[in-house]
Formats: sequence, structure tokens, C-alpha cells
Amino acid sequence: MAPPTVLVTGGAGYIGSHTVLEMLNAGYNVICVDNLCNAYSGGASKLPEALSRVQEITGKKIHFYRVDITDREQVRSVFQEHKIDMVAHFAALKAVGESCRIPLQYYHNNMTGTNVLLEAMADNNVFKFVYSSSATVYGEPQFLPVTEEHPTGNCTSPYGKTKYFTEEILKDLCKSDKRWAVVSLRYFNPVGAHISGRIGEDPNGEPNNLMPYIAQVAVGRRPKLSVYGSDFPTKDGTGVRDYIHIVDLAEGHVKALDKLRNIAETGFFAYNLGTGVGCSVLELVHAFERASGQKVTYELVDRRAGDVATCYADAKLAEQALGWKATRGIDKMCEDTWRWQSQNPNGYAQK
Ligand SMILES: NC(=O)c1ccc[n+]([C@@H]2O[C@H](COP(=O)([O-])OP(=O)(O)OC[C@H]3O[C@@H](n4cnc5c(N)ncnc54)[C@H](O)[C@@H]3O)[C@@H](O)[C@H]2O)c1
Ligand SMILES: CC(=O)N[C@H]1[C@@H](OP(=O)(O)OP(=O)(O)OC[C@H]2O[C@@H](n3ccc(=O)[nH]c3=O)[C@H](O)[C@@H]2O)O[C@H](CO)[C@H](O)[C@@H]1O
Repeated sequence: MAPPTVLVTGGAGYIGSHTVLEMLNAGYNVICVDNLCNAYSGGASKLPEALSRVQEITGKKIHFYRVDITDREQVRSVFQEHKIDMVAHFAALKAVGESCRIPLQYYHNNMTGTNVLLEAMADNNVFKFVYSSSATVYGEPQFLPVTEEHPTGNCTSPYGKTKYFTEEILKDLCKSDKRWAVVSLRYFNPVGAHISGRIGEDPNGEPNNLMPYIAQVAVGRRPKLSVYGSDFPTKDGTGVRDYIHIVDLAEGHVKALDKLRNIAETGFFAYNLGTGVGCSVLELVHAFERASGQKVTYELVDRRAGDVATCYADAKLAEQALGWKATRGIDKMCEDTWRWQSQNPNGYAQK
């Protein structure tokens, strides 16, 4: 029997490219769509640079289409071109601060895009869906570690609300039509890079997130890191998060696809993808200095609007239901990030 074909939206992005790599290694066929609004196009070659390197690493072929998922005709054409068995949906805008400045663009891109995709799936009898959700749907945690039973919806940004609203749409869809089987993966803080150092996180412009900012300071692209807040009720006053290695995260997606592939069970399932370990900003800075041998200059500044003090996962349900558990620790996350950043000081732009 032919291996299943997975349509991956946003496959040229940070998490998408790492997950495509693990899907190919697990024997899935992969079709990628991406509008490259936040991915390096790689110039003349048909494939975006990140996917070209994934092909190089795996020796496997990727079908790529430059498609905007808000464009109904473009999306439909992909379903007409290929027999698709499942969809893994990464495509979204994801900068928390930017979403507060341009909420309508976020609601259009993330919500309309997802609805167009879901309609095309239903029209083509495709009902197996893995969704990129986020711990941000939990808002300020009311208890720790955060379990999947924690209330959702108290989001601190339009970005977070697009994740929460989409989960609610998916729950209603599953209630209305028993053919839908949906796994919503709530990522905590994905960081790191594939061990090859050939693919990694390459944000456009100034990084919003901590790890890429630290890496760019270490490699000399930025003068110093601003540490947002040193008066939180945490071990050293700085924000505490659950950093999870991108390859652990990618492997979690393969487990979710395996579950959807093999089960007769349908409905909506949400799982936390985290390590269960909290790590502060300063702990991450010091771990990165040890891994890279580079000094990371930083300055303690005021808190960033919308930041919670502490957030880390209870990931037991994913272990029970998916047979998945994160295995890589903070030092490995820093080592692998440094290998990527030091080999690609300017990200994908530099061959
Ligand atoms: N990185 C994180 O910390 C994090 C945490 C939780 C959830 N997520 C979610 O995971 C997913 C991937 O995140 P990432 O960090 O890889 O981001 P990313 O920006 O690297 O990847 C997203 C990809 O989607 C593409 N895209 C965006 N809008 C599109 C559209 N309308 N049509 C087609 N392609 C489009 C972008 O070009 C990009 O390649 C997102 O849904 C994000 O919200 C990310
Ligand atoms: C718990 C939670 O909701 N996590 C989500 C949130 O990540 P976070 O906002 O938790 O990720 P981040 O990397 O932006 O911040 C992590 C920590 O580093 C601090 N920091 C960050 C950058 C910097 O230059 N200096 C600094 O000090 C920040 O205050 C926080 O304490 O948003 C991400 C998208 O962006 C993802 O959706 C994450 O799932």
C-alpha cells in the first residue's frame, strides 16, 4: 500500500521545514505549499532554500507550490493535482507584538486561510488534520504545570486569539461531521535546529523570540540582548518558559500523523508539546554561552506587554496518547542552535 501523502502548509518555515524532514524520514510523501511571506525563496531554484536543503539531507523529493492559502483557487488546484490523505497546517503569521498592531491582517491570514483550507479538504473528502496551536491559548496560567484541561481563550494578543478561535472552529466542525479527525498540537517554546546545521530558525528582520535573538548576539549580528523584565516572581526574576527542541516537536507531529493514519476514532484531540521543565531567560543565556563559547551581552530592561511570568507544560497526555516524549535538553537545544547560526550567520540568505 502506498505511503500516505501529507499536504504541509507553511512547509518552508522554521517548524514546517523541520517537520517535513522527519515526515520524509518516516516514509510519508509530502506536498508543501507556502506563500514565502516569511521564508527565504532561494532565488531561481523552484524550491525555497530550506526545503532544498531538506531534500539534500533526506535524499527524498518534495513537491512544492508557491500558494497563498487564503486564495481558494490556488488551494483547490493542489487538491486536484494530488491525492492527499492528511493535512499538517503550519501556515500563519505568528508575531505577537505585530498582531496587536495589524489585527485584521492576522485574522484574515490565519482564520480565512484556515477556513479556505478546511473547505477544500471537505470538498475533496480529506478529514485528517494536524493543527499548529500554541500554549498562548492558555493565557496567564492559573496553575502549573499547564495541562490540556487548563481553560483556554484568555489570550493576550490577536495572534493568540487566532489560535484559540481556530481550535473552537475545529471543535464545532468535529461535532457537526463525524468524519473529521483533528489533532491540535499546543507547542510551548520551540527552539533549536536540525543536527546537520543546514536548517534552522531564520526570522525576517529583528527576531521577536528569545533564542534567535541570543544566537544573533552570539554570532555578532546584534550588539546585545534586551532582557524583558527582571522583577517577575521567578527564580532569578526573568521570565520562565518551557523550551522544546524543534526535532522533538517535529517527531511529535509524526506521532500525531501515525495516530490519525491508524485510528478509526474521529473527533478533536489537543495535546501539549513541551518538556515539563521551566527555564528562565538568564538560564538560557548562560546555557548558550556554555554551548557556543561566546559571550552574550545583555541588558535588563522593562517587561514586554503581554508576557506571562511563568509557563511550562504537563506533557503526560501526549506521552500516553501519542507515545511521544521530548528527549533533548536545554544544552542540546543551545548546541544545535549554535551550529546552525555559526554555519549560517545570515541565515538562508548566505549560501
Ligand atoms: N515558533 C513558535 O514559537 C511557535 C509556537 C507555537 C505555535 N507556532 C505555530 O507554528 C506554525 C509555524 O510557526 P513557525 O515558527 O515555523 O513560523 P514561520 O513563520 O517560520 O513559518 C510559517 C510559514 O507559513 C508561511 N505562511 C504564512 N502565511 C501564509 C499563507 N497565507 N499562505 C501560505 N503560507 C503562509 C510563511 O511564509 C512561513 O514559511 C505557526 O502556525 C505558528 O503560529 C509557532
Ligand atoms: C508560553 C507562550 O505563550 N508561548 C508562545 C509565545 O512565546 P513567548 O512570548 O514565550 O516566546 P519569546 O521567545 O518571545 O519569549 C520568551 C521569553 O524571553 C523573553 N524575551 C524574548 C525576546 C527578547 O528579545 N528578550 C526577552 O527577554 C520574553 O520576555 C519571555 O520571557 O509566543 C510564541 C510566538 O511568538 C509562541 O506562540 C509560543 O507558543
